[in-house]
Amino acid sequence: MENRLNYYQIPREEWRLFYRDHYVPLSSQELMRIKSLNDVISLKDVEEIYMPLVHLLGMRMQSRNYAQGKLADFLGIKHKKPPFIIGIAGSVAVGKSTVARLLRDLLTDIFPHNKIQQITTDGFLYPSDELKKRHLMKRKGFPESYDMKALINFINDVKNGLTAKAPVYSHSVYDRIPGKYDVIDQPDILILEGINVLQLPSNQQIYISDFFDFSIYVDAAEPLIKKWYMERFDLILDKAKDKPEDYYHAYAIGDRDIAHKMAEDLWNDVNHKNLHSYILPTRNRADLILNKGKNHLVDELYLRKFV
Ligand SMILES: Nc1ncnc2c1ncn2[C@@H]1O[C@H](COP(=O)(O)OP(=O)(O)OP(=O)(O)O)[C@@H](O)[C@H]1O
Ligand SMILES: CC(C)(CO)[C@@H](O)C(=O)NCCC(=O)O
Repeated sequence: MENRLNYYQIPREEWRLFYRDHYVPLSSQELMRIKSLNDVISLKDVEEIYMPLVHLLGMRMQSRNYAQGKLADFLGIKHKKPPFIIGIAGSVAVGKSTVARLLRDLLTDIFPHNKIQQITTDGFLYPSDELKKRHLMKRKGFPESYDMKALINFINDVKNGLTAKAPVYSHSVYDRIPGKYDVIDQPDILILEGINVLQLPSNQQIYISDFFDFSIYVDAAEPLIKKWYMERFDLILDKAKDKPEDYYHAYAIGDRDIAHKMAEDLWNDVNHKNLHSYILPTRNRADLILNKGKNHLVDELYLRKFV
């Protein structure tokens, strides 16, 4: 373990040994069940990376609840347990939603009495009509393309125990789905994933991360992220082939080289710029940086020294 300013740098070989005594390794039956829930993540990473992470999260939940109880005692009020909110940031296509879904499933498995919900901030992008009006289609994902006021109101409501609705975005529609919402109703744990979760909104004086109890930045070298973006693009095209209503249908049935060129341009002109100008600068705000290498395997982790 290397001691860097503000972070411990921990190679996977060391991380996988943490809390070894505190949990029983997963049985092959449990591993198969997790595999069926999440068919992309390597089971080796589940055991060696994500299980120790879940146990770290469990510890952090305990200490947060203890501190919250002490505050209630000080104020002489009833103990309340606000949702424990986990934020997951990182580039477009780095694998945030995949990590978020896996954590949701593992946490549900380990804390079966807790209600655990997970959403992405993609739904808080302005709808395409509004983005077009504001000339922001080429800046989709940039800070000004999100309705940050709505996102902050949403997270405020969740933290204060109110029922909150999050609009839903679809990659294949390439837009918000009108009238469709995820309802977040007093969860014990909320996992909020998105490229912007560690950013300071331009016209608001409050960080979304002020509401977080733990934050994770999923990181990788850009050539790898671009490769994953292109691979996901091919998956989206394959699914769009038989769906004329899909945004990508015309690309899916047309010349793949033209489609690939379009995706490559989108990466270079939009997502690459967004990564360097607005996403990477938030990395050092995370409690944990997960660094992925080839095949999405986590090779090292950076854990913030101070809680
Ligand atoms: N651990 C993993 N193992 C294998 N494949 C993965 C893993 N994580 C992500 N992928 C694949 O990489 C691609 C991008 O992942 P994902 O959609 O989760 O990214 P994202 O960061 O949520 O993207 P966006 O911000 O654009 O929604 C997907 O095709 C996904 O299946
Ligand atoms: C929806 C976002 C912003 C984030 O997930 C991203 O997937 C996106 O659509 N970026 C814009 C450029 C592109 O189409 O890749």
